[in-house]
Amino acid sequence: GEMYTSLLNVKQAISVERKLIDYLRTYIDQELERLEDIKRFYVKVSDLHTELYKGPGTAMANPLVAFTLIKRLHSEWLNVVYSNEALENTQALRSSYEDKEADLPKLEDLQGAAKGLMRLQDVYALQVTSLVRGRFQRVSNGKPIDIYMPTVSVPLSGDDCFLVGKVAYEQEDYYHSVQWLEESVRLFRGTGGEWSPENEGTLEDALDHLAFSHFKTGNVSYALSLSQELLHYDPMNGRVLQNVEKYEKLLVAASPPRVSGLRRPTTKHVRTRDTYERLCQTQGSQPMHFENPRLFCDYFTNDNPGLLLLPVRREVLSLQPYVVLYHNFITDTEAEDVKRIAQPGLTRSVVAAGEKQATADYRISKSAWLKDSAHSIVGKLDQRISMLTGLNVKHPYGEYLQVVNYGIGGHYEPHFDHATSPSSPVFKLKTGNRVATFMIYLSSVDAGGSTAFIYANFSAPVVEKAAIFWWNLHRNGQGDVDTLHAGCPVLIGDKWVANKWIHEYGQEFQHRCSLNPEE
Ligand SMILES: O=C(O)CCC(=O)C(=O)O
Ligand SMILES: [Fe+2]
Repeated sequence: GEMYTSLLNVKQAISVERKLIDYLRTYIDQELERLEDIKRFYVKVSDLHTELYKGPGTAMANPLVAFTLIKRLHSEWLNVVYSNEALENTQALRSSYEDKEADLPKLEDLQGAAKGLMRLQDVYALQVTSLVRGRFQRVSNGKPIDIYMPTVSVPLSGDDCFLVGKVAYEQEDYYHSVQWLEESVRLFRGTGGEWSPENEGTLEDALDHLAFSHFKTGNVSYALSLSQELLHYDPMNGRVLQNVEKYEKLLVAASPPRVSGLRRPTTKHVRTRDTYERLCQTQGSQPMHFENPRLFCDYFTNDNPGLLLLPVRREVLSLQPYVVLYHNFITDTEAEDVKRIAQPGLTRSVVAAGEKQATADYRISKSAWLKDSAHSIVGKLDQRISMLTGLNVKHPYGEYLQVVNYGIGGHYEPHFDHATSPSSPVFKLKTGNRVATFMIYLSSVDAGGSTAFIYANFSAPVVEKAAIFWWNLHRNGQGDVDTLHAGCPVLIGDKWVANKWIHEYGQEFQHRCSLNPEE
């Protein structure tokens, strides 16, 4: 399955590379040994020539010398020149590499990871020039400010930037391709065109793609000068020669094309994009108590004997819609257990697409469903959710526990948890719509990953071990549009959550219905 959609899988890839490092070490040792052998032959023959064959003919008087000369020329040189050892060494390396092929990321993973980086760039307004230096900075009042300080900073190479730029380029997303290829060209220029065996692109490739991206965004004069630089390295490139001619014609034309400027590609949720990004950037922005004095924190027992001795710290985040955070809902070891038992079942998360379910770029994670038969912890959590919410969460009144692990820049764009169409798969359980969501934060994150409520205009940060609860439906059964929410892209960290979706039926004695649309 895909690797980039779950950080767990990315972590597992480390052990694959560790194996590859071992293989390469073996290969290098074998090749060094081979070259040593060749060098020994070289030294032997060249020494003979400095010692024995100085004067013409004299040494040949010795038949042993004559014989060994003939033998060398007939077979020793042949054996050296046509040795298969280099090939055998390469083949051994390749076959051990191929044994690991199933565990290697695919092109889709590379593209997914690159798109994840561009998503983080956009949502957190990160500077590409900083990212390339391994830093996470946003420009504020003309000054770059660090929004996260990594303990190890990994600068990117010209080739790294080339690959990100190319992914954008191939999607005709010139807004991003221009920025990343610009960095690629700068870095490639800096290395003076030095060749590295691992590189995919060259300065010429980067110039070529950058020139065309600038042409597409209307910056013809820059496209021209980049193409001219490219011709300097590859003067006979017919296609580039043609482009130069085309760009020159355009520039002398009566009305050269206007520079359209760089605009971000439009996405599904343009209308809510600004709010969404603001809420993600100001992680955990919540209305302060003085702004809304009706918000409060307390120790909550729900009058349940099970909670009397150990009340839960409850934080009311919003009244409309009603959203609360229950602190320390789960213990560290319980959270570890849930992640561990979910691991083998993780598959790419899907979204409702008509009557069916499908993967989508707007939800990047893997998830697994846990029945209470999976492990005693699942039933225990059900019971605790029931005590806190007073709701019946037994299947099919509650769905199985959905454990989610986010991937690189993993996110879930603004959506409703409840069904908004009668054909939704949510109704397959025949227990009505999803009346409430109970979501447990199974991990912390270092940056990003907040849960943002778009119309309600607040975001809840990831609070490890806490759980968030809200009603999705009004008491009359209508969906509450104010519950539109999102999982912000994870900037730094490995985010895990568990969802418990509770349905309308089975709650008749716990959750009062009403025909009043205001409730
Ligand atoms: O991960 C989050 O913060 C939100 C997840 C979510 O909304 C969902 O899984 O439906
Ligand atoms: Fe959701």
